[in-house]
Amino acid sequence: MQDTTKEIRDKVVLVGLNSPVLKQEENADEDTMEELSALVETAGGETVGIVLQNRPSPDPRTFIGEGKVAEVQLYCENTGATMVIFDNDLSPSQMRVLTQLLGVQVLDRCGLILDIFAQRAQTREGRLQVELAQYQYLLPRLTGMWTHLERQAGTSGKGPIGSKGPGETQLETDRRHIHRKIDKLREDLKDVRRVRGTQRQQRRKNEVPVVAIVGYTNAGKSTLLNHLTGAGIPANNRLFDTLDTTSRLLRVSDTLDVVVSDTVGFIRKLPHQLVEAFKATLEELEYADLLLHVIDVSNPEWQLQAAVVENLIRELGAGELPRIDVFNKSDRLPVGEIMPHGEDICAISARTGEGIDRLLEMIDQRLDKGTRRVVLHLPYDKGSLLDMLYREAKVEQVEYGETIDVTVVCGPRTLGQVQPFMED
Ligand SMILES: Nc1nc2c(ncn2[C@@H]2O[C@H](COP(=O)(O)OP(=O)(O)OP(=O)(O)O)[C@@H](O)[C@H]2O)c(=O)[nH]1
Ligand SMILES: [Mg+2]
Repeated sequence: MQDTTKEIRDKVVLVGLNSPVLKQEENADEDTMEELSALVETAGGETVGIVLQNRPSPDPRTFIGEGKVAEVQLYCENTGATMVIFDNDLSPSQMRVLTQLLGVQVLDRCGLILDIFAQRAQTREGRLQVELAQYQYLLPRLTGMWTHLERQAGTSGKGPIGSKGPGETQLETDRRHIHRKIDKLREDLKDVRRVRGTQRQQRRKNEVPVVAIVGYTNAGKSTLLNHLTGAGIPANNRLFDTLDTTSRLLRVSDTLDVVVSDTVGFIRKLPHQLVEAFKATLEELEYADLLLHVIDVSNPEWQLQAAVVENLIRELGAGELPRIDVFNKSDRLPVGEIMPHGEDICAISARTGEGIDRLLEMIDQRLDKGTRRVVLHLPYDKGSLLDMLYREAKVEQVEYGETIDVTVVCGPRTLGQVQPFMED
């Protein structure tokens, strides 16, 4: 959709608000501002200043209060900044007011992340997903984003946003247009996904277990996949380097081959439109037999980052899956530092390869434990489970007697669903 790449190369002033009435995850602090600055860099911009404000409560109209707005405006003039990005979420009306008062483009973290995704999406599905998220984000902000629409229509209306608002009728037309666009995008996405669903079913039939690598952005997911499989995926020191899921076959041991998938990284305050839009890509998670949660243990914020990932995993319906916590970048820890340890924890360095052998052993154990040949006695009213087994596992024999007796080879996830009908 809109290409805001040009704008984000600008000099940027970052603004964050800390207030006791905001929830912890909505507040800004030095760490979140640093992360925001890294996001600006990923987007190709340059941070020229950071303003962190403490306030008892956000101002409903200007968020940071008129006095602070004047200060930020002066800051922009002095530094030549052409864009101000807020770490906190702004309401559509706050964004409009601030754009007017500051006289430069105003974005919030969500908007910035959406822009980055728009720049970096490669596959057709990725692009469709980002476009869908952008339109959903755009809808309530329509007046403020007017120039984008104009540009998109090819009339190249440049100039400060909000300086020339469209008439109400024009707005209505735009809204209808966007609703139609959203419907169309959903349809297109459905088509793309149908193909992937078929591929996945094929994999299920062959009983190749799926291992999904998840984790905070920049934790080292792609580096790990590269190390494991020689996948050769770009792995750069910037946020959201990977947007598309890449899968590779990995020989874990003589008897076990798995498919390993790299996935898009998570971040705090991930725009919910993006979570929605990317749910399908992240479907890989739901269908995985094992998750590798990669944690950058050299980051002082790793605990908070891990919690963000945990929450998103749950939100995506993958909270119950078997999981190994992979503590990565152990080479960066000071000698003598104690690593977290436990049964489902593995410390590695994806860069030096340290600990990878043990990780492979753990993967082997976890998956091997799961894949078994079992005999089930399904009551006739549970006949639908048989369909599921045909879809997701390898059915070897079916006999119809008092119950439906099925001999089947299946992985841990499938096994969980048919456990009550298993023969001892
Ligand atoms: N020192 C050290 N650096 C690492 C290690 N693993 C990854 N890195 C570096 O960390 C940066 C990010 O690695 P990626 O593999 O791109 O991280 P990612 O999780 O795929 O990141 P996104 O795709 O952006 O979400 C790169 O500069 C890697 O070289 C490690 O074990 N040790
Ligand atoms: Mg990556």
